[in-house]
Amino acid sequence: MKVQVTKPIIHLENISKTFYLRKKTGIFKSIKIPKHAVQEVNFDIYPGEIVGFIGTNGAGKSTTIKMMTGILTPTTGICEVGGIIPYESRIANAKNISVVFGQRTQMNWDLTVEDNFNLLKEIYDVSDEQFKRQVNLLDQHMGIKKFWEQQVRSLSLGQRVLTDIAISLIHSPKVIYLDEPTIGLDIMIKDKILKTLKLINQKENVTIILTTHDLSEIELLCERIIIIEEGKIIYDDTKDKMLETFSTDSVIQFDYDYTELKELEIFIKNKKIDYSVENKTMTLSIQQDVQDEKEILSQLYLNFSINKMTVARTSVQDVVRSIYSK
Ligand SMILES: Nc1ncnc2c1ncn2[C@@H]1O[C@H](COP(=O)(O)OP(=O)(O)OP(=O)(O)O)[C@@H](O)[C@H]1O
Repeated sequence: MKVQVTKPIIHLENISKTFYLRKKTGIFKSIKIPKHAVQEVNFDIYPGEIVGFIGTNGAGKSTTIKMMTGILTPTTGICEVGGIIPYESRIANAKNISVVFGQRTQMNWDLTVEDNFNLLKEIYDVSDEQFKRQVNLLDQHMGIKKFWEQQVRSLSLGQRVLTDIAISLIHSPKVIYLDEPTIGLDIMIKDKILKTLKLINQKENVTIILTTHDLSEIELLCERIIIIEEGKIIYDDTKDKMLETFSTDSVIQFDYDYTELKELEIFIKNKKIDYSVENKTMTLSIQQDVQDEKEILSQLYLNFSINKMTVARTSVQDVVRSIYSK
């Protein structure tokens, strides 16, 4: 986070959201069970920031974003976006923001890209002059004119996502929320999308809130990372600070023998090492100031059948993974 002198564009103060689920207790009886999806969340986001808003499945990301976009009303707390309370003034808020979902399009499949742009121009009441300027700018950044006359249904997934990002910027929003924008895309187009987002952020000072399970995207794009777990913010600081804090850590990764998993876990837990297991690969996060890396490595080699071992300095992905597993 930069030292900020301007006012935040997004202000969340003690925001909570509780859903009530009905549970049948008899033929005609039911009780309401509360689900505290978001609990007393506080943060300020400043104009031009790129924030990675992450957390495991069901952590409360969508619920928080839905309150910021005005789809949901908080149970308690204050939420302001661009000085507007989103759920009280949804139309005014919509003019300030944009939402892009990697998995679904806001465009009409049967219309051409051009017709979709024209439609949104009318919906957002964009002047002819601003429309022309913005389309030219977006074409410069994203080459959208190449598919201008194509029906949306004929675009490849990558072209469709790029066009969706472009069209979401037609009314020059102050904030753009991106939900898994590069899901299912190959590395080349993913790279292009991330670079484009960075460029748009720099040129237009658009504030970007990125929600994704792909931590490499966060590493590449975001300066600040907010982690939500079980509805509560458990981390909120810059990516650099995150790495600095954990810079003494290293990550040991190896393939293990399934039959030894139990003993391996006992060994790791005794050493108080954070770890995760994915298929046949185990990842250990070593805190160099607490644990003796060399000794751990030699004991692993001596006592277990391990393969393909690598030792690396901690990346944002590893840090986040270890925060999730706590
Ligand atoms: N309308 C609803 N009614 C009841 N419970 C809900 C509702 N919407 C969300 N929840 C619950 O609130 C919690 C947070 O859900 P949310 O969709 O915000 O998580 P998320 O972090 O976006 O997860 P994911 O990464 O899986 O999309 C979950 O336990 C979810 O089941």
